[in-house]
Amino acid sequence: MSLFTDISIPQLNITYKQPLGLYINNEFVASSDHKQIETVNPATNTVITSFYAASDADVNTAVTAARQAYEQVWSKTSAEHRGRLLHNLGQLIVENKELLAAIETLDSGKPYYTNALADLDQISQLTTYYAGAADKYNKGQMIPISHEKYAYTVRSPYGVVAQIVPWNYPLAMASWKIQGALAAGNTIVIKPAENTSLSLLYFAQLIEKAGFPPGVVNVLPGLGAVTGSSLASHTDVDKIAFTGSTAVGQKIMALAATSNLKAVTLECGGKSPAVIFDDANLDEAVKWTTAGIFYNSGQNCTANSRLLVHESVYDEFLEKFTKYAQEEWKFGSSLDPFDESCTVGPVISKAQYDRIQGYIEHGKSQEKLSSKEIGSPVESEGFFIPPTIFIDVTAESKLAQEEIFGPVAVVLKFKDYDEAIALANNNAYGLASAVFTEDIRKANFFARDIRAGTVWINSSNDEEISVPFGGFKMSGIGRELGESGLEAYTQTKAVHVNISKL
Ligand SMILES: NC(=O)C1=CN([C@@H]2O[C@H](COP(=O)(O)OP(=O)(O)OC[C@H]3O[C@@H](n4cnc5c(N)ncnc54)[C@H](O)[C@@H]3O)[C@@H](O)[C@H]2O)C=CC1
Ligand code: BAL
Repeated sequence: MSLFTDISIPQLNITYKQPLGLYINNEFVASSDHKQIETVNPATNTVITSFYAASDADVNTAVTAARQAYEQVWSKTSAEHRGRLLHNLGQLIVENKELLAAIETLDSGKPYYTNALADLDQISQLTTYYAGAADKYNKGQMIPISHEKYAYTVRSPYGVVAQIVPWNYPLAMASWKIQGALAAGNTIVIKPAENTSLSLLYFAQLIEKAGFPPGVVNVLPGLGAVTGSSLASHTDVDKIAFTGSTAVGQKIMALAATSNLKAVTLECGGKSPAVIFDDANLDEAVKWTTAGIFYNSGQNCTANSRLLVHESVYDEFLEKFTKYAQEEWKFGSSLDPFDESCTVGPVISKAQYDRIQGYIEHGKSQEKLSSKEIGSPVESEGFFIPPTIFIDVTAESKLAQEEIFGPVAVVLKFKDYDEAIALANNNAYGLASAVFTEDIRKANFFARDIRAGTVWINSSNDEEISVPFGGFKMSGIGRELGESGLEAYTQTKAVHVNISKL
C-alpha cells in the first residue's frame, strides 16, 4: 500500500493528499508487519481509506527516535526556541484550518460548520497559548536556607512522553497534549484513535514544516490493544497521558505501574449533572443544557447527561427544553455533516451506535421509562441517533449511573438543595457539573459541595484553554490545559547548594 492517497470531499470541492504511514523521525513509513486499519465515514458507513497500523516493533522504533531526539537535540533547545516553533505551528494550523476541519468531519462525522471549525479555532488558540507559555511558566524557586546554604528548584521535562487520544475530538485532544508537552520540553510518541487517525496524520506534516527536528513528534496510528498497550508498557517512556474511557484508563495505569512506574495523566469518562434550581433563568438553562448534551452528538466526556430539576419548575423546564432542542439540534436536511443545517451528526461507529441504542432500549423496555425523542429516527446507512431524553428517572437507574456517550440525557426531579447535591454526587464519575441559580450563595455552596473537577455556574461546557481541565473519582487523574498543561509534563528537581567551608 502507498504511503499517501488522494481523497476528495466534494461537499467542499476539496481533493487533498492524505498520509497513510506511521510518522517517525519526520517521515512517513510503512508499519513493520504491513498491517493496516480501515477507516469509515460515520455518515455513510462507507470506507474512506486504510492506513498503516503500528506494531510493537514500530513502537520501539518510534520511542528510540524520540529518545535520541530528546537526548541529542530537544533537551538542549531553549524554551524561547520551543515557543518560536510552536508559534510557527500555530500559523500553519491557521493556514490549514478548513482542510483539517474537513478531514475531521469526514472521519468523525462531527458537523463541519458548528463543530469541526470550532475545534480548529480552539486548537489555534491553545497553540498560541503554549507558544507564549514555553519560556514563562516553567520557572522554579530560589529557597534561602542559611548563611552558607541555599536551594533552588527546576521544572524538568519528563523526557519521552507517550500520548493516547480518543475519537470524539481527534485533533483537539491531540493538541491538548502535544502542544503542552512540547512547550515543557518533552519529545512525543502519540497514538490517535483507530477510527479517527486521518487528521493527525495530515497534521504531522506541519510538524516538520514548523521546524521541529526529526523525532521530536512521532505519530503512530494503531489498535489500542496493540500500539496503545505497547506504549503504556514501554520501559523507555517516561510518562503517558491518556484520554478515553475509564476502563482503558485503568488498564493503562496498571501497565504504567508494572512496566517502569511511568507517570500517568488520565482524562476519562463522565456522567456530569446540570442542576436547575427553582430560581434559575430557565431560558438560559435550556440554551446551555441542550448544547451541553447534544453538541458533538453527545460524544463529549463533560456532557451534562444528567439533568436535575427542582420540582417546582420541572414541567416548565421540560417543555422549554424539548421545544428548543427540536428547533436547534437536528441532523439537517440531507443527513450530511457538511451541510450548514446539521448540528447533530452521526455517532462515531456501528459499535457505539449499537451500544447507545442498547441503553435507549433498556430504558424503554426494561425500566419502562418515559422518553421524548427530540428528533425523529431516520433511514440511513449512517449512525444517526436522534436526540433523546428520558424523564422521571430515579438515581438508581442504569441510565442515570452509566456513561452513554451519545445524544441521550436523563431528567431527575429534586425538592431541595440537600437532595440536589446528594443526587449530583451520587455517581462514580466526577468530571464536570453545572448549576443554574440566581442566588450567589447557593451557586457557591454547590461549587463547594460538588465532587467534580469542573463547575460551571449559569453555563455548561464552555471550556477555556487557560483553565485546568480534569476529573475527580473515576473520571481521571491530573489536569490539562492552562498552566496545568505544562505542569503535567514537568517534574520538580530540588538542588541543594552548600557553600560552607568545613
Ligand atoms: N475525560 C476526557 O477528556 C475524555 C474522556 N473520554 C471518554 O472516552 C470514552 C469514549 O472514547 P473511546 O475512544 O471509546 O475510549 P477508548 O478508551 O476505547 O479509546 C481511547 C483511546 O484508547 C485507545 N485504547 C483502547 N484500548 C486500549 C488499550 N487496551 N491500551 C491502550 N490504549 C487503548 C484507543 O485506541 C483510543 O486511541 C468515553 O468514556 C468518554 O467519556 C473521551 C474523550 C475525552
Ligand atoms: N470537550 C473536550 C473534552 C472531551 O473530549 O470530551
